[in-house]
Amino acid sequence: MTSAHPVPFLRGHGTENDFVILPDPEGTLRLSPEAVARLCDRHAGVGADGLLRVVRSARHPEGRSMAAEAEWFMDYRNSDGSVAEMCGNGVRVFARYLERAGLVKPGELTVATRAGLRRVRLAGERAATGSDTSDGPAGGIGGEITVAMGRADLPAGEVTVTVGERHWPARRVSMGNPHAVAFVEDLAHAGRLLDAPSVAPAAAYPDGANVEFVVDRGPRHVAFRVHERGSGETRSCGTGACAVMVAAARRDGADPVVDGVPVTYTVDVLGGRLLITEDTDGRIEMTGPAVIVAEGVLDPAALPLTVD
Ligand SMILES: N[C@@H](CCC[C@H](N)C(=O)O)C(=O)O
Repeated sequence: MTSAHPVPFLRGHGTENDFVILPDPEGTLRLSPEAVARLCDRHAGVGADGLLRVVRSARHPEGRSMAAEAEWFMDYRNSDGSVAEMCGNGVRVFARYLERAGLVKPGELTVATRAGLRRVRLAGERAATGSDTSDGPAGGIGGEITVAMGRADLPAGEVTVTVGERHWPARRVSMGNPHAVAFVEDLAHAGRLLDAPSVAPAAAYPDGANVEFVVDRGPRHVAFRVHERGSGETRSCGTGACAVMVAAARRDGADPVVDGVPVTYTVDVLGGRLLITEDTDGRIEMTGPAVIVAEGVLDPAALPLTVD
């Protein structure tokens, strides 16, 4: 049945990777790909790179098995309505929403995602942390959030990324979702990225790929642009930043597991800055901002949603 009542929503972003947030604690909303695409439409909907449905793990078929460890499941969707395993910027914004709504206390929490459990640390105010990892004016509202992103998987073998007439070798990296990381000489070389870059062999990415174009900015400091599977070019990608960091570290001859020394990279995106650290167990942490910018209600006449 279509909801007769206005459905509450919020909007937020992490380094300008923006999201519609739909609180749905009991999991009563039925979100078709078409409904998600409409909500994320920047002309006819609310507009965002993706959608974060906030649902109790116990009330979601993919979250149920994690309910004992994590009360909340992040049901992430890309702006075309497709489902993705993980969203790094999204999980920070998701945690910020939970804190703001009083659903968790500031401090530490665990979020269930399709890629598994992710431990999140909500730091105090930016002034208290003394760190400044954002370039944006509103980037630090509420302080930085650190997420334990798990380990990267780097399958052997190079792939080739193509945009128009240009080709680059790229590194395959999985952060729970698939990435192809290409080092380029100039970020402008990737062009406008209106269409998805092609990646060959296609068999390396049976479910599609997020493609990152990376340049060096200085020692352990890189910048990248990204074309996201299911969302197009975005201003940031958290899982992409982790994939880029690991690919850059290996290229630079650093492997914390082998060397016994953790490594941190500063990773710039169009929408700000993320700090990514790999520890001596190969575990990756991402630190960056997350901001809620607005809240309101969906008009059921314009944006109808199906509810149970
Ligand atoms: N922007 C996200 C990644 C979102 C999912 C991605 N488009 C995919 O399909 O894998 C991030 O911050 O990680």
